[in-house]
Order: sequence, then structure tokens, then C-alpha cells
Amino acid sequence: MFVLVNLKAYPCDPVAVAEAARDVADESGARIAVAPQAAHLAAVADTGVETWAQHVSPVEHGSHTGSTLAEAVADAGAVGTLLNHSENRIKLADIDGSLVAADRPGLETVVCANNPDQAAAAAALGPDAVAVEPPELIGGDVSVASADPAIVEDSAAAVAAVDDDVDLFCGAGVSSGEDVSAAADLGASGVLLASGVAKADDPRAVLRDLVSGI
Ligand SMILES: O=C(CO)COP(=O)(O)O
Repeated sequence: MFVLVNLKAYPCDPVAVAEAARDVADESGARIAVAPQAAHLAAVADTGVETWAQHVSPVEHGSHTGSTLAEAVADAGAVGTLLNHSENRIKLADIDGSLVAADRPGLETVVCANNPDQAAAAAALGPDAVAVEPPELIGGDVSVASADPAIVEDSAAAVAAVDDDVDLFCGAGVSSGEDVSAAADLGASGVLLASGVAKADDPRAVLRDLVSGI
């Protein structure tokens, strides 16, 4: 199971979380990545943790003020990017364009979706993975795997029906090893989470618990 920690715009110390994630990945052998603010990518990557961007724009080098260029996030040390997060929805054509952009410097890609139909549509665009995250459960205390197990199972089936090579991740409310195991049992091969780590008093302890069942 891949554990992808999205720091969103939370007021945590991205380097401290990254160091904890790096250490827990090293000691457990689990795959853990951290997706900080774009401005913090280099500092996070310098810790040695696997580093992801939260978004890249559907643009090439050129006159695109305010964009997040895929090559720039890769230069800063990112190896993957989220796209179409529930809090940063983009048009279908732009998801496609951002996937093309991410592919240029070889970034791995996870496209977020609200439900199985969107997961299937996202899978058709050929990302490495689709992450299903019901918006109403994001930031809450109850994991998607216990609150809505069917959405994970149905999304896994929907994605597999479109393209067997696309992985299915899930997220929203994931904060414990039990949640990660439950997600795996439902057919997910990764989890996407944020507040459980970014808002924790002791992110290292939460990360250790998250990977305890992997
Ligand atoms: O949106 C999410 C991860 O990208 C999920 O957020 P929470 O883990 O805070 O529910």
C-alpha cells in the first residue's frame, strides 16, 4: 500500500513531516510520499522523502504566468503529482493536458475523483492511479473505508473495467493502520490522506500507525 500524504495548505512544518515520513518509510519499508505546497517542494525533497506536487498546470514552457510547470516541480525534486483534487477541480481537457505535461519530465500521476463514474472517466485518460475521495468525508474523522466501503469497491471495479493498469487509491478520513488495512481489503492499492497527519500533534506516531498493517 502506498501512503500519500497531502499537506494541502495546512499550517504544519512541511520539513518536519517530511523527515518523519522519510524515517518511517525507512524503518518500515513502506512507500510513503509527501505532497507539500509547490513553494516547499525543494525543501521537502531535500529530506530524501518521496515528494509529490499537489497539481501541475496543462502548459508547456512559455507565457503562462501563475502556472505550475511540470518540469519545474520535477527540477525541485517531485517524482509525482496529484491532479483534479476535490479542492482544486479542473476541466476534463485540462486533466488530459496536465497528464501530458506530467509525462514530459516523467512524473507519476494520480487523478482524484468523487465517485465510481468519475473514477472510470479519469482512468480512461491513462494516469498511473485514480484516487476516489468522497468530498463530504474529506477532513472528517471517519474513514471512507468504513463510512462508504461500496464507493471504494465500486471504484476499483470501474477503474479495472476501463484499464487494468491503472491503480485505485482511496482517501478521506484515513488516519490509522486499521483504515489502511480496510482500504486494502476493499481493493485499494494506496491511500491519500491529509488532516490525520498534517494536523496531528505527533505526525511521526500517526505515520507509524498508518503503516503498521502494511
Ligand atoms: O483530501 C484528502 C487527501 O488529498 C483527504 O483529506 P483528509 O485525510 O483530511 O480527509
